[in-house]
Amino acid sequence: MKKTVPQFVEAKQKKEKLTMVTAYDYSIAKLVDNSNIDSILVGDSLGMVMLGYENTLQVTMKDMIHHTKAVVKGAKNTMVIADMPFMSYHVSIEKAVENAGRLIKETNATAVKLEGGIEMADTIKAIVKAQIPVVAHIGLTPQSVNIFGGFKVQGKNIDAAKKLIEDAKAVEKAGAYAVVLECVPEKLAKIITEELEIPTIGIGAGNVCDGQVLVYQDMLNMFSGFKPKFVKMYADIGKDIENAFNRYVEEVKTEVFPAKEHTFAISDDVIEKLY
Ligand SMILES: Nc1nc(=O)c2c([nH]1)NC[C@@H]1CN(c3ccc(C(=O)N[C@@H](CCC(=O)O)C(=O)O)cc3)CN21
Ligand SMILES: CC(C)C(=O)C(=O)O
Ligand SMILES: [Mg+2]
Repeated sequence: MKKTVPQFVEAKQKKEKLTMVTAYDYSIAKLVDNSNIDSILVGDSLGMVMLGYENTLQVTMKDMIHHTKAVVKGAKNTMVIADMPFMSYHVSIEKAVENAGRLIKETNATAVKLEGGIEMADTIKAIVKAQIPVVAHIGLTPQSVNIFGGFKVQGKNIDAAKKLIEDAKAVEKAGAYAVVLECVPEKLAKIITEELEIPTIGIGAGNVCDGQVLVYQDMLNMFSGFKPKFVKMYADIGKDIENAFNRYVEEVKTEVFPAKEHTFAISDDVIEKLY
Protein backbone atom coordinates (compact mmCIF):
# COMPACT_ATOMS: atom_id res chain seq x y z
CA MET A 1 0.00 0.00 0.00
CA LYS A 2 1.18 3.48 -0.78
CA LYS A 3 0.29 6.66 1.11
CA THR A 4 -3.07 7.41 2.71
CA VAL A 5 -4.30 10.97 3.23
CA PRO A 6 -2.83 11.24 6.80
CA GLN A 7 0.46 9.72 5.60
CA PHE A 8 0.54 12.25 2.79
CA VAL A 9 0.38 15.08 5.34
CA GLU A 10 2.91 13.38 7.67
CA ALA A 11 5.39 13.19 4.79
CA LYS A 12 5.88 16.94 5.12
CA GLN A 13 6.91 16.66 8.79
CA LYS A 14 9.27 13.82 7.87
CA LYS A 15 10.66 15.97 5.05
CA GLU A 16 9.89 13.20 2.55
CA LYS A 17 9.18 14.57 -0.92
CA LEU A 18 5.79 13.70 -2.41
CA THR A 19 5.38 12.68 -6.02
CA MET A 20 2.25 12.92 -8.14
CA VAL A 21 1.53 12.45 -11.83
CA THR A 22 -1.66 12.66 -13.81
CA ALA A 23 -3.35 9.60 -15.33
CA TYR A 24 -6.54 9.40 -17.34
CA ASP A 25 -7.03 5.71 -18.11
CA TYR A 26 -6.62 2.16 -16.81
CA SER A 27 -3.37 1.25 -18.59
CA ILE A 28 -1.41 4.29 -17.47
CA ALA A 29 -2.85 4.07 -13.96
CA LYS A 30 -1.46 0.52 -13.70
CA LEU A 31 1.99 1.71 -14.80
CA VAL A 32 1.91 4.49 -12.20
CA ASP A 33 0.67 2.02 -9.59
CA ASN A 34 3.66 -0.24 -10.34
CA SER A 35 6.07 2.69 -9.95
CA ASN A 36 7.10 4.44 -6.72
CA ILE A 37 4.85 7.45 -7.33
CA ASP A 38 2.74 8.39 -4.28
CA SER A 39 -0.46 9.66 -5.85
CA ILE A 40 -2.37 10.06 -9.09
CA LEU A 41 -4.24 13.15 -10.21
CA VAL A 42 -7.03 12.68 -12.73
CA GLY A 43 -6.61 16.25 -13.89
CA ASP A 44 -9.13 18.25 -15.86
CA SER A 45 -6.06 18.73 -18.10
CA LEU A 46 -7.56 15.62 -19.73
CA GLY A 47 -9.66 18.08 -21.71
CA MET A 48 -6.47 19.28 -23.37
CA VAL A 49 -4.33 16.14 -23.60
CA MET A 50 -7.06 13.52 -24.12
CA LEU A 51 -9.88 15.48 -25.78
CA GLY A 52 -7.96 18.17 -27.70
CA TYR A 53 -9.68 21.24 -26.20
CA GLU A 54 -7.72 24.49 -26.08
CA ASN A 55 -8.30 24.86 -22.34
CA THR A 56 -9.99 22.98 -19.47
CA LEU A 57 -13.29 24.88 -19.43
CA GLN A 58 -15.36 22.40 -21.48
CA VAL A 59 -14.56 19.42 -19.28
CA THR A 60 -17.71 18.00 -17.66
CA MET A 61 -18.56 15.93 -14.58
CA LYS A 62 -19.33 13.10 -17.01
CA ASP A 63 -15.81 13.32 -18.49
CA MET A 64 -14.21 13.35 -15.05
CA ILE A 65 -16.26 10.38 -13.81
CA HIS A 66 -15.60 8.38 -16.99
CA HIS A 67 -11.82 8.79 -16.77
CA THR A 68 -11.54 8.60 -12.97
CA LYS A 69 -13.41 5.27 -12.87
CA ALA A 70 -10.87 3.76 -15.26
CA VAL A 71 -7.92 5.17 -13.30
CA VAL A 72 -9.21 3.88 -9.96
CA LYS A 73 -9.53 0.37 -11.44
CA GLY A 74 -5.87 0.45 -12.48
CA ALA A 75 -4.53 2.14 -9.34
CA LYS A 76 -5.19 -0.54 -6.75
CA ASN A 77 -2.62 0.82 -4.29
CA THR A 78 -2.30 4.49 -5.17
CA MET A 79 -4.28 7.46 -3.88
CA VAL A 80 -6.41 8.88 -6.69
CA ILE A 81 -7.42 12.54 -6.63
CA ALA A 82 -10.07 13.74 -9.10
CA ASP A 83 -10.21 17.33 -10.33
CA MET A 84 -13.57 19.03 -9.98
CA PRO A 85 -14.37 20.44 -13.44
CA PHE A 86 -15.20 24.06 -14.22
CA MET A 87 -18.68 25.09 -12.98
CA SER A 88 -19.17 21.96 -10.87
CA TYR A 89 -18.37 23.87 -7.65
CA HIS A 90 -18.92 27.54 -8.52
CA VAL A 91 -22.72 27.84 -8.54
CA SER A 92 -23.39 27.07 -4.88
CA ILE A 93 -21.84 25.29 -1.93
CA GLU A 94 -24.68 22.73 -2.02
CA LYS A 95 -23.95 21.88 -5.68
CA ALA A 96 -20.22 21.71 -4.91
CA VAL A 97 -20.75 19.17 -2.12
CA GLU A 98 -23.14 17.21 -4.31
CA ASN A 99 -20.64 17.07 -7.20
CA ALA A 100 -17.69 16.23 -4.94
CA GLY A 101 -19.87 13.43 -3.57
CA ARG A 102 -20.67 12.16 -7.06
CA LEU A 103 -16.98 12.11 -7.97
CA ILE A 104 -16.23 9.91 -4.96
CA LYS A 105 -19.36 7.74 -5.00
CA GLU A 106 -19.31 7.00 -8.74
CA THR A 107 -15.56 6.43 -9.09
CA ASN A 108 -14.19 5.39 -5.65
CA ALA A 109 -11.46 8.03 -5.88
CA THR A 110 -9.98 9.10 -2.53
CA ALA A 111 -10.11 12.87 -2.80
CA VAL A 112 -11.14 15.79 -4.96
CA LYS A 113 -9.15 18.84 -6.05
CA LEU A 114 -10.59 22.26 -6.80
CA GLU A 115 -9.12 25.57 -7.90
CA GLY A 116 -9.24 28.75 -5.85
CA GLY A 117 -8.04 30.35 -2.62
CA ILE A 118 -9.88 32.57 -0.13
CA GLU A 119 -13.00 32.68 -2.34
CA MET A 120 -13.29 28.88 -2.20
CA ALA A 121 -12.60 28.47 1.53
CA ASP A 122 -16.27 27.96 2.51
CA THR A 123 -16.71 25.46 -0.33
CA ILE A 124 -13.66 23.47 0.78
CA LYS A 125 -14.94 23.53 4.37
CA ALA A 126 -18.33 22.12 3.31
CA ILE A 127 -16.81 19.31 1.21
CA VAL A 128 -14.45 18.33 4.04
CA LYS A 129 -17.44 18.38 6.41
CA ALA A 130 -18.97 15.74 4.13
CA GLN A 131 -15.83 13.64 4.88
CA ILE A 132 -14.31 14.09 1.43
CA PRO A 133 -10.59 14.93 1.49
CA VAL A 134 -9.82 18.07 -0.54
CA VAL A 135 -6.67 19.18 -2.32
CA ALA A 136 -6.64 22.91 -3.09
CA HIS A 137 -5.00 24.50 -6.14
CA ILE A 138 -3.77 28.10 -6.25
CA GLY A 139 -1.52 30.27 -8.41
CA LEU A 140 -2.15 29.60 -12.10
CA THR A 141 -5.63 28.12 -11.86
CA PRO A 142 -6.31 27.09 -15.48
CA GLN A 143 -10.10 27.38 -15.08
CA SER A 144 -9.50 31.16 -14.66
CA VAL A 145 -7.67 31.36 -18.02
CA ASN A 146 -10.05 33.97 -19.44
CA ILE A 147 -9.74 36.18 -16.35
CA PHE A 148 -5.92 35.86 -16.43
CA GLY A 149 -5.79 36.35 -20.22
CA GLY A 150 -3.68 33.20 -20.71
CA PHE A 151 -1.64 30.61 -18.84
CA LYS A 152 0.66 33.01 -16.98
CA VAL A 153 2.91 32.91 -13.94
CA GLN A 154 1.04 34.28 -10.91
CA GLY A 155 2.01 36.23 -7.78
CA LYS A 156 4.76 38.37 -9.29
CA ASN A 157 3.87 41.77 -7.79
CA ILE A 158 3.58 42.56 -4.09
CA ASP A 159 -0.24 42.56 -3.96
CA ALA A 160 -0.53 39.33 -5.96
CA ALA A 161 2.18 37.68 -3.85
CA LYS A 162 0.43 38.70 -0.59
CA LYS A 163 -2.88 37.44 -1.98
CA LEU A 164 -1.33 34.04 -2.79
CA ILE A 165 0.06 33.69 0.74
CA GLU A 166 -3.41 34.55 2.11
CA ASP A 167 -4.98 32.04 -0.32
CA ALA A 168 -2.65 29.30 0.88
CA LYS A 169 -3.42 30.01 4.54
CA ALA A 170 -7.16 30.16 3.83
CA VAL A 171 -7.32 26.77 2.08
CA GLU A 172 -5.29 25.17 4.88
CA LYS A 173 -7.61 26.69 7.49
CA ALA A 174 -10.61 25.47 5.49
CA GLY A 175 -9.36 21.89 5.83
CA ALA A 176 -7.54 21.12 2.57
CA TYR A 177 -4.92 18.38 3.19
CA ALA A 178 -2.56 19.60 0.46
CA VAL A 179 -2.32 22.48 -1.97
CA VAL A 180 -1.08 22.57 -5.54
CA LEU A 181 1.02 25.66 -6.36
CA GLU A 182 1.01 26.14 -10.11
CA CYS A 183 3.31 28.61 -11.90
CA VAL A 184 4.39 30.50 -8.79
CA PRO A 185 7.87 32.07 -8.53
CA GLU A 186 10.16 29.78 -6.55
CA LYS A 187 10.95 32.26 -3.76
CA LEU A 188 7.25 32.88 -3.16
CA ALA A 189 6.58 29.12 -3.21
CA LYS A 190 9.27 28.78 -0.51
CA ILE A 191 7.53 31.29 1.76
CA ILE A 192 4.17 29.57 1.26
CA THR A 193 5.67 26.11 1.87
CA GLU A 194 7.27 27.31 5.11
CA GLU A 195 4.08 29.02 6.29
CA LEU A 196 1.88 25.94 5.87
CA GLU A 197 1.53 22.71 7.86
CA ILE A 198 -0.03 20.92 4.87
CA PRO A 199 2.17 19.87 1.94
CA THR A 200 2.58 22.08 -1.11
CA ILE A 201 2.66 20.22 -4.42
CA GLY A 202 4.42 22.31 -7.03
CA ILE A 203 4.11 22.48 -10.80
CA GLY A 204 6.28 25.30 -12.06
CA ALA A 205 6.96 26.36 -8.45
CA GLY A 206 10.50 25.10 -7.86
CA ASN A 207 12.04 22.32 -5.77
CA VAL A 208 11.20 24.17 -2.54
CA CYS A 209 7.72 22.62 -2.54
CA ASP A 210 6.96 19.52 -0.47
CA GLY A 211 6.13 17.58 -3.60
CA GLN A 212 5.84 17.81 -7.37
CA VAL A 213 3.16 17.04 -9.94
CA LEU A 214 3.45 16.78 -13.73
CA VAL A 215 1.12 15.86 -16.56
CA TYR A 216 2.42 12.45 -17.70
CA GLN A 217 2.23 13.25 -21.42
CA ASP A 218 4.48 16.25 -20.77
CA MET A 219 7.19 14.29 -18.94
CA LEU A 220 7.08 11.49 -21.56
CA ASN A 221 6.97 13.97 -24.46
CA MET A 222 3.78 12.62 -25.96
CA PHE A 223 1.81 15.89 -26.09
CA SER A 224 2.75 18.40 -28.75
CA GLY A 225 0.21 21.15 -27.94
CA PHE A 226 2.62 23.32 -25.93
CA LYS A 227 5.59 22.93 -23.64
CA PRO A 228 5.59 24.98 -20.44
CA LYS A 229 8.99 25.98 -19.03
CA PHE A 230 8.46 23.76 -15.95
CA VAL A 231 8.32 20.51 -17.95
CA LYS A 232 11.26 18.10 -17.99
CA MET A 233 11.28 15.25 -20.48
CA TYR A 234 11.98 11.89 -18.78
CA ALA A 235 11.39 9.78 -21.87
CA ASP A 236 10.66 10.45 -25.54
CA ILE A 237 7.63 8.20 -25.90
CA GLY A 238 6.02 10.44 -28.52
CA LYS A 239 8.95 9.84 -30.89
CA ASP A 240 9.01 6.13 -29.99
CA ILE A 241 5.31 5.84 -30.87
CA GLU A 242 5.76 7.60 -34.23
CA ASN A 243 8.77 5.42 -35.05
CA ALA A 244 6.84 2.27 -34.12
CA PHE A 245 3.93 3.28 -36.37
CA ASN A 246 6.32 3.87 -39.28
CA ARG A 247 8.14 0.56 -38.77
CA TYR A 248 4.74 -1.16 -38.77
CA VAL A 249 3.79 0.53 -42.06
CA GLU A 250 7.12 -0.51 -43.59
CA GLU A 251 6.76 -4.14 -42.46
CA VAL A 252 3.15 -4.40 -43.65
CA LYS A 253 4.15 -3.08 -47.07
CA THR A 254 7.10 -5.46 -47.36
CA GLU A 255 5.09 -8.40 -45.90
CA VAL A 256 7.60 -8.77 -43.06
CA PHE A 257 4.61 -8.45 -40.75
CA PRO A 258 2.70 -10.58 -39.95
CA ALA A 259 5.34 -13.34 -39.74
CA LYS A 260 4.75 -17.08 -39.14
CA GLU A 261 4.55 -16.64 -35.37
CA HIS A 262 1.67 -14.18 -35.73
CA THR A 263 -0.50 -16.46 -37.90
CA PHE A 264 -2.77 -19.46 -37.32
CA ALA A 265 -2.38 -22.87 -38.96
CA ILE A 266 -4.93 -25.22 -40.50
CA SER A 267 -4.32 -28.82 -41.61
CA ASP A 268 -3.43 -29.28 -45.31
CA ASP A 269 -6.22 -31.92 -45.59
CA VAL A 270 -8.84 -29.31 -44.99
CA ILE A 271 -7.28 -26.91 -47.45
CA GLU A 272 -7.02 -29.60 -50.14
CA LYS A 273 -10.71 -30.40 -49.74
CA LEU A 274 -11.50 -26.73 -50.22
CA TYR A 275 -9.67 -26.71 -53.53
N1 LIG B 1 -0.26 19.10 -21.06
C1 LIG B 1 -0.62 19.90 -20.07
N2 LIG B 1 0.30 20.22 -19.13
C2 LIG B 1 -0.01 21.07 -18.10
O1 LIG B 1 0.85 21.30 -17.25
C3 LIG B 1 -1.33 21.61 -18.06
C4 LIG B 1 -2.25 21.24 -19.07
N3 LIG B 1 -1.87 20.40 -20.06
N4 LIG B 1 -3.51 21.69 -19.06
C5 LIG B 1 -4.01 22.43 -17.92
C6 LIG B 1 -2.95 23.29 -17.38
C7 LIG B 1 -2.51 24.40 -18.30
N5 LIG B 1 -1.13 24.58 -17.91
C8 LIG B 1 -0.22 25.45 -18.47
C9 LIG B 1 -0.22 25.69 -19.82
C10 LIG B 1 0.71 26.56 -20.40
C11 LIG B 1 1.64 27.18 -19.59
C12 LIG B 1 2.64 28.10 -20.20
O2 LIG B 1 2.87 28.07 -21.39
N6 LIG B 1 3.28 28.94 -19.41
C13 LIG B 1 4.33 29.84 -19.82
C14 LIG B 1 4.45 30.92 -18.77
C15 LIG B 1 4.42 32.30 -19.38
C16 LIG B 1 4.75 33.35 -18.34
O3 LIG B 1 3.83 33.86 -17.66
O4 LIG B 1 5.96 33.66 -18.19
C17 LIG B 1 5.68 29.11 -19.90
O5 LIG B 1 6.52 29.53 -20.69
O6 LIG B 1 5.86 28.11 -19.17
C18 LIG B 1 1.65 26.93 -18.22
C19 LIG B 1 0.72 26.06 -17.67
C20 LIG B 1 -0.78 23.63 -16.88
N7 LIG B 1 -1.71 22.55 -17.09
C1 LIG C 1 -1.64 20.48 -13.74
C2 LIG C 1 -2.39 19.81 -12.63
C3 LIG C 1 -2.06 20.37 -11.29
C4 LIG C 1 -3.87 19.86 -12.89
O1 LIG C 1 -4.66 20.52 -12.25
C5 LIG C 1 -4.37 19.07 -14.02
O2 LIG C 1 -3.63 18.22 -14.55
O3 LIG C 1 -5.53 19.28 -14.39
MG1 LIG D 1 -6.57 20.68 -13.17
